[in-house]
Amino acid sequence: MNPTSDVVARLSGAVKRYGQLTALGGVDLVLHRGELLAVLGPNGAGKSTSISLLLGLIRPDGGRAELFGRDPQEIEARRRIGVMLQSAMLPMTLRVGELLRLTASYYPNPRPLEESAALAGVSDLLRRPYGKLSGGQQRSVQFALALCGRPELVFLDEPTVGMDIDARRKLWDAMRALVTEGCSVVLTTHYLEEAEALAQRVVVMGRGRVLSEGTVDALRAQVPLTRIRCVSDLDAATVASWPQVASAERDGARLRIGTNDAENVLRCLLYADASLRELEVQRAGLADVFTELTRDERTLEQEAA
Ligand SMILES: Nc1ncnc2c1ncn2[C@@H]1O[C@H](COP(=O)(O)OP(=O)(O)OP(=O)(O)O)[C@@H](O)[C@H]1O
Repeated sequence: MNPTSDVVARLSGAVKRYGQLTALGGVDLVLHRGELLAVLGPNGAGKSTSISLLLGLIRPDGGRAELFGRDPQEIEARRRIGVMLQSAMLPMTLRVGELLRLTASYYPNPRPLEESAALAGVSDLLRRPYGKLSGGQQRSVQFALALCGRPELVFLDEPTVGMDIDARRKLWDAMRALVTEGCSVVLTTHYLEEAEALAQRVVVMGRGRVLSEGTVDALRAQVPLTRIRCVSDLDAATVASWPQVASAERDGARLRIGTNDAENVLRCLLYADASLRELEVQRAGLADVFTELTRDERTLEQEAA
């Protein structure tokens, strides 16, 4: 579907070791023009290491990293990207407007300052010293810096950590605007609803490997689970023994049921308990898929601990 010329960044069999620890054990990852790729995974899965390889901040011990078909350390490739990492070392005394002007000056065709500020929702902060801003405001400024050079590809490593709901929504809208412009975005996040709301494609990593990848819908289809919640006196163990029920547990007055056959379980429930109420039915979200995909990884970690 996507011709090779559409590829803006690629890891091929990327290996990265730190002493005995294999941070990445042969990772393949492709990013196409104009797509938002969410990279998910538990702590230590290798998400930041993958991004650092694509940014040329570290070199692979095996395999290859490519940015626009070039070595990521080449300046021609780096001029085409914008970056927001987990920690930013920015001069605290500079005003936001000065920071934006300075950063934009490194790029051949930057956005006008007002446009960058408006996109990132920091127009009101331009005269404030960066060091005097709140944590969430600083993140918004870092986002403005990532997009001010009109990059073709933006790396956002957990961009919405510390942001309130309003700032987070604004950043989501800005990410969508970037993608509409044709910009590619690599987003790492622990907020699964963020990936669900924004990503065209999702990569789930665990212990330095890619566990799964695909569209949100394709990943959801791997866990064809529906969640049913209701207030009922039915015994959870009895419900759990019904053939179509994957799991059933009690949460106070509520029963929580997981099933691959919601229609039949609903019929049985309503037949078995005429006084059942507050019925909710919801198909599996990315969070359920993530839990399933990383279950083995977490079990291995617990065994090793
Ligand atoms: N410079 C380093 N030296 C030694 N080990 C490292 C270094 N950088 C990363 N690691 C290890 O490599 C593994 C992958 O780390 P990485 O930061 O890529 O994970 P992550 O998926 O980004 O995690 P998080 O969600 O916590 O940010 C971890 O076990 C980490 O401790």
